[in-house]
Amino acid sequence: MPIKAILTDIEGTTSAVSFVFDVLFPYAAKHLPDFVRQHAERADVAEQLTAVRRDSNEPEADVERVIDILLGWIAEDRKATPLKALQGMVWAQGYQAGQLKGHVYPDAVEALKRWHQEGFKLFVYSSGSIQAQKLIFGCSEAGDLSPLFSGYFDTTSGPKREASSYARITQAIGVEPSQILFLSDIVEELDAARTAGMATCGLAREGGELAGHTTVDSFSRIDPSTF
Ligand SMILES: CSCCC(=O)C(=O)COP(=O)(O)O
Ligand SMILES: [Mg+2]
Repeated sequence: MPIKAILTDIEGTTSAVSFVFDVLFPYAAKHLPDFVRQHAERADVAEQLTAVRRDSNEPEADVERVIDILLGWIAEDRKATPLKALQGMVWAQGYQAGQLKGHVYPDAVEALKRWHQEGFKLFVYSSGSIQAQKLIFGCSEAGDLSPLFSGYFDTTSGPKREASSYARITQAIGVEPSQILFLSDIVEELDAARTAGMATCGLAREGGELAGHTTVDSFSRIDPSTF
């Protein structure tokens, strides 16, 4: 069955790993402590602090201890949902202040625009929170790319290396899994998407192969009609 929807990862796929590791994560590490101290009582922040205490098995942790846990998770690139939610809130301030601009590879911008025009439905699935996803595309160096997307999925749909997450996303998109093309730079994510029945294409921007999957080094080499 022909591809109707394209689901894309962000880090390493539409956007440079270096933007996430050298710009976004350091920005969060610098600004998250004061953000948490200032907004610990705000309902959406308090909900995430409670989740950090639960996930770290430290139910009695005070705000300073929770901040330490979060900084540790940033350092080890933990894809923990409460960390990702809080990072999204901190980055929002950076984008609003004009201190951050989302990096999206020019070939990805061009292909996403073309696929949107050709009628493909475009979706994002990233470990970054939905708020963070909307910001990277909405406040990108190439302008506001958010009108191109029909929906966003984060780890509230499940971890990216588990097939059940892709089955959940397929239900939400509302087409057959074989009509969805998933793009990622991580072979375990591609394997999980394939197990759920999706078509897959690996992005290896420095060259090389993602074992068992069609692999390209640029969005310009992806033709959805060939999957
Ligand atoms: C949404 S931009 C921030 C990216 C991020 O926090 C992250 O963990 C990247 O994960 P991905 O699933 O896009 O590789
Ligand atoms: Mg990735």
